[in-house]
Amino acid sequence: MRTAIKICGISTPEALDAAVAAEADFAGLVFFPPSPRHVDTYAAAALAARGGGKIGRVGLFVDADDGLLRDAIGAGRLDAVQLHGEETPERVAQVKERFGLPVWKALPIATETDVQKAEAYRGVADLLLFDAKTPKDAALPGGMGLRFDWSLLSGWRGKTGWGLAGGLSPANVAQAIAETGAPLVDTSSGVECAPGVKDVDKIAAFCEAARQI
Ligand SMILES: O=C(O)c1ccccc1N[C@@H]1O[C@H](COP(=O)(O)O)[C@@H](O)[C@H]1O
Repeated sequence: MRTAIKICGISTPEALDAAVAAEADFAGLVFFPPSPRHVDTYAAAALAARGGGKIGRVGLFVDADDGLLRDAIGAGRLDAVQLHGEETPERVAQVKERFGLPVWKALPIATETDVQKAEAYRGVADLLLFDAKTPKDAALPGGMGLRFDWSLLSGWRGKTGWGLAGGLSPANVAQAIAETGAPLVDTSSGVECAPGVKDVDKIAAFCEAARQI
C-alpha cells in the first residue's frame, strides 16, 4: 500500500514547490503564532494559489477558536484541519460539523495509556495522528523532532485512519513505516536545516525514502 506523506510547516513557495515535485500528498500550514513555521492568512492564500490542486493543504491549529479556523480555512483553501492541542472529542465533532472538513486529531504519545486515549476519538476524527509527547515546559506541542516508542502502536495498527509523526526524517522514515505499517507519515523538523527553514533536498529525500518501501 502506498504510504501518504505530509510535509508540515510549509511557509515558502520554494518549500511548497519541493513538496509538490517530490509528490508529497499534503502540505501542512501552521496557524500557531509561537511556531517558527507560523503562516498568516496572507501567506496561506499565496501558498494556496501556488499549490492549486497539486497537493492537499492541511491547516495545523492548537486549541484554535472558530474565528481563526474560519479565516485560515478560507484563506488557505484548506482540505483538512489538524487539531494539535488539547481538543476534546466534543470539540473535534464541533469543528467537523461547523466547517465541513475532515478533521485530523493529533495525540501526544509517551505511554500505552496515551494510545488508549485514541479510543475516545474513534469515529469522531477522520484521522488520528500519533505524535511524540513534548515535555510540559516545551515551547510547542509538536514540531520538535521528538520520537516515541513506535512499538506502543502495535495494538492500534490498522483499526482506523491514522498517521505517524514525531521525529521522522529521511534516515528513519522507511524503518518507521516497516515497523508500524503507518498509512500516513508526517514530518516537519526532520526536513529542515534550522527551525522553520525547510530544506528542499531533505524534502525530496524524505519522500523518496518513504516510497522505497
Ligand atoms: O510544526 C510545528 O511548528 C508545530 C507546532 C505546534 C504543534 C505541532 C507542530 N508540528 C507537528 O508536530 C508533528 C511532529 O513534528 P516533527 O516532525 O517532530 O518536527 C508533526 O505533525 C508536525 O506537523
